[in-house]
Formats: sequence, C-alpha cells, structure tokens
Amino acid sequence: MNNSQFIDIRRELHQIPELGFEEWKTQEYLLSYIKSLPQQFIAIDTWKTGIFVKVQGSDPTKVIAYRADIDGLPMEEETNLTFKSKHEGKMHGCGHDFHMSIALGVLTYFANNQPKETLLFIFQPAEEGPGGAQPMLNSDYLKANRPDMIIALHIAPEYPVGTVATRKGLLFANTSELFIDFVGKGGHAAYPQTANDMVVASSYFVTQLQSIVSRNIDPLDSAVVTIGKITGGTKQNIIAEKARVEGTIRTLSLDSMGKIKDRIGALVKGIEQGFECSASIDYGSNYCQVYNNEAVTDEFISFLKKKSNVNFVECNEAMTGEDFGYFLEEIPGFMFWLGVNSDYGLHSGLLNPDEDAIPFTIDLLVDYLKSV
Ligand SMILES: CC(=O)N[C@@H](CCC[C@H](N)C(=O)O)C(=O)O
Repeated sequence: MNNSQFIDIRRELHQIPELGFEEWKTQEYLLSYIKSLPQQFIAIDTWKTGIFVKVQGSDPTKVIAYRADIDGLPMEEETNLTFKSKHEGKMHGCGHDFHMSIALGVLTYFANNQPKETLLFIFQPAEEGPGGAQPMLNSDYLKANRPDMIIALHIAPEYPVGTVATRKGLLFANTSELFIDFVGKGGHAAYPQTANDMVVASSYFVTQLQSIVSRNIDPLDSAVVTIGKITGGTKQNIIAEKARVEGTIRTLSLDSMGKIKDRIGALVKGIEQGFECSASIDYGSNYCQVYNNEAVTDEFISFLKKKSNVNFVECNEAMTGEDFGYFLEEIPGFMFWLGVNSDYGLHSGLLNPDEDAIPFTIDLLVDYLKSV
C-alpha cells in the first residue's frame, strides 16, 4: 500500500475545516472515500456529522475501536501553504486533519486485508466543543456495538516525527469552559459618573482571576485558568454597557475544579457589588480527564519499545483537554501523543505539522492492531 496518498487526503481535508457538529462537507468527503474501498468486510453507519465504520474480523474475540476527531477551530490560518484553509475564519489548527487521514490509512489497509479481530473506526465530531464523545457514547449505535478496547492519538508539535509519547494513568486534565456576561449601564464617555462601565468591571475581574491558581490551589496540584477572549462596548467614546469574558479552566483533580468554580463565583459576586452591575456565569461544556488504562497502555508501551524506528517517550500529564476521556471512562484503552515537529504549536494559525508522520503512523498502527 502506498501510504503517501494519505498526505494528499490530509491536504484536501485541511482545506475544508468545519466547526463542531457542522462537519457536513468533511463527513461527505470521508464517506465518499470510505465507499470507494472494498466493501466486503466493512459496514458504514452515520451519527449526526460523525461516522462509524466496522471492519468484520475473520475470527474475532473482541472489538477494537480507533477514534479520530474531525472538527476544526474558529481561527484564521496564517500559513502560506498551497493547501491552506478555504473556509475563512476556520482552520484545522489542532491536527484533526492528521487524525482523520491516519484513520483512513489504517482503515484502507484493513478493508483490503481482513483483520483477525473486529475493528471499529469512529470519526467523532465536535472535540473542540461542545463535545461529541459523550453524546456519541450514548448513541444507539454505540450502545449496541460497545467496543472492548479503544485507542486514539493526538499530534504533538513539540516532538520530532518518530516519537510516540504516552503514560499510564492520567494523561490530560479535566476541563471546563467559562463564559461570563457583565451588564452595567452605558453612557457618554465624557460622563462616567452617570454610567457603570463594564470594560472596567470585566478588566478588574480578569485581574482578580489571576490570584485563584496562585493563592487558592495547592501548588502541587496543577491548574490553569485562561481567558482567551474579551468583548465589550460599541465605540471608543461610549461607555460599555456590556462585556463578555470567555475562557477555560484546567485541573488535574476534580477537587481543584470545584474550588476554582467556587472562587470564580465569589469574585463575580464581589464585582457585582463593587461595580453595581449584574453578571451571569455559564460553564459551557466540561470534559473529564483522559485516564489511560494501565494494563492496555503497558502492552502498547512494550510494543513501541520493540520498534526500532520509534522513539518512545514516557511523558508527563498535560493541561490539554480531550473528550476522548469519556470513552476511556467506559472502555479500556489509551491515547498517545504523536510527534509531528512543528515550530508552531496547537491552536496556532501557523501550525505546520510534518506530513512524514502520516505514513509512519499508518504503518505503526497497522502493525499494532495486527498484534493485539
Ligand atoms: C487537544 C486540545 O487542544 N483540546 C482542546 C479541548 C477543548 C476543551 C474545551 N472546549 C475547552 O476549551 O475547555 C483544548 O483546548 O485543550
């Protein structure tokens, strides 16, 4: 099999990034490719914008699932690549184009070479939000076709191609989105005494927020609170009646997640009193931690250590989030980082992963899935 064709597929998918639960073109592209494969062993089902492809094993004792997420991010691509995003304001800035093309490569191999065990390829929408894993797990399809084991990967720009990094147990953090709307009183820029300025109130709040991780959380229990977006006001000489603060909370323990939310509630109350305004908090979507099953991960690590072309790294936990954690709550399995050597990281408009990682990983996963 010539795995370099999956680099072309990645480039095509890269041009059509779509947001969570809007991945209709992506689904159409994937379905058209999957339907072009030999159909003898495979069965295709769809769920919203997602896809399930079952490859019937020849003498199965279990069902092994491989999950690839399919959504892009609401951000402008800043690369000058010939195959850059054609969708303005949207980019595959988290590598899901890689995840999909690798999945198609592995699926292509097994559609042509029947596996012993039954394989289930899951193309999952909305990983970046609002979260597709949990509703997909509750779908009639997955209720009736529960895999016995599940695996997934995430590209890692900081590692060279050939590096695979993972660890037993906790890999990624618990996450919660954070949206706060402040409402005060607008007015003329020259008459601040007649208004309650929500640009000032939200700025105080963002500054106070910085004390939560440094003053309220055990320094040995990592946590992050990031505000990624602030909007407010209408014009430079009008005092803002409204402001909105958008961010994300990351913790390694659920206890810290609870403490941070309590502190946010208290700080917001203080802002309401101090600035005579009202505020509402919405925690958006929450993802549970990604916790790798110890036994299955151990076997994968042993497999990696025997491969002369793989540099295995036992990595630390990361404060990234992934709704793949919901699959791992119910099904033994693991996630791993895949080295793609980009100078720019995940969620950067300049992310440019090395495509050599695609054929490398297809071969690696085909070998691994044949071995389990
Ligand atoms: C691997 C990765 O970058 N995942 C995202 C998951 C987003 C979680 C959620 N929408 C949030 O923003 O809290 C990440 O940002 O870690």
